[in-house]
Amino acid sequence: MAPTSSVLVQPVVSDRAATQPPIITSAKTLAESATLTSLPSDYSFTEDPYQPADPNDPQYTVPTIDFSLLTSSSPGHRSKIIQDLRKVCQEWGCFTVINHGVPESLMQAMVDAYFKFFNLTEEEKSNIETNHGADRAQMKYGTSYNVGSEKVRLWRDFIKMRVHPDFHTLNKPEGFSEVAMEYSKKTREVAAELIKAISESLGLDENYIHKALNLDRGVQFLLTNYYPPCPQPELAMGLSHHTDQCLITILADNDVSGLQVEHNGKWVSVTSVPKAFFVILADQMQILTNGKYKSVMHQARVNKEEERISIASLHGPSFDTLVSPSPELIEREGGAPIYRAINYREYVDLQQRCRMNLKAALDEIRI
Ligand SMILES: O=C(O)CCC(=O)C(=O)O
Ligand SMILES: [Fe+2]
Repeated sequence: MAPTSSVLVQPVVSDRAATQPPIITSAKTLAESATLTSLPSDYSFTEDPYQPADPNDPQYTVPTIDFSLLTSSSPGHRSKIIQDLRKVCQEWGCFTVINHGVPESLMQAMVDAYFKFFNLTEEEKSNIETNHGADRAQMKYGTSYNVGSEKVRLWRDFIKMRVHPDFHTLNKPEGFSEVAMEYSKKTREVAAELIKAISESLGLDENYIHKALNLDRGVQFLLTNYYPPCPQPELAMGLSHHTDQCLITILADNDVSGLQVEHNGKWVSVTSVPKAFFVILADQMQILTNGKYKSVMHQARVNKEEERISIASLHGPSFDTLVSPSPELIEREGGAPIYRAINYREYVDLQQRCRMNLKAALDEIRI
């Protein structure tokens, strides 16, 4: 039976002016409420498509890519790592990246800045001012996807902002913008290098994906999730199962684990590796490669003791790019396109509609 709660969840404060954004009941506020002893019933999650993998079974060991070998001056190193990348992208669609060159101090400063943001009052967070005024389309603070329409809530709060090609940022907390700008730039560089290697691993020119998807004007978001400690983590969900809509996601966290990825029909729990990034291939990669490389299904679980922050740097094509399975790849590998071409902006809208119903947007464009 679903647990009951002594906390009344009020999603919206109704006496605010219509022009003001509503103040949400964040997962953080709920978690900090003195009367909370069990999970409120509307956070109790039953929708989980896979069973956990056996952590001692070697087939479920998450792969690692040593980034420094990609930029190594030895051609032997590079071709070996590109072969590994090909296998990992086909079989897993995700991997840990070590030795990526982004300073640990910058990663820590970004995590700290986001903690400061989530520690602002609910009123301050709901009234976030950006460097572009109240342009809320580029910036969103929230909790579940859509509190009004969802049957079950997620045990997380989030802040999402677009940082490329135009840079949107928060005016609070102090110093946030400088760190976010540098962090966005550095993760973009890591993504660009990985995308080159991925192009090569497909037997294409190293600039193929960059050009085909107009990555000079590519859309990058920073989506940061805050998962408070949860009284009954086994019943709750931090972020329900999904694939990412973009091309590639570079994920960092505060060294607290919580991510699970699907592999061979089981959930594999990813152990957070200090200083490393975790890379997730996303839907545009699966479309472009005609299903050869995998947009991996993943979700985030929560725990009882520790708060967790994950920072997802989402790298996608420019909004006006028409993405389709690569004709060059299909010519080489044979077969027919399995996805119809779709404009990236249209895909983002489609994915948002599908996500509310826990459906996969990729299935909607399958021929
Ligand atoms: O919290 C995590 O580890 C995963 C975050 C995620 O999947 C996302 O923000 O899309
Ligand atoms: Fe994700």
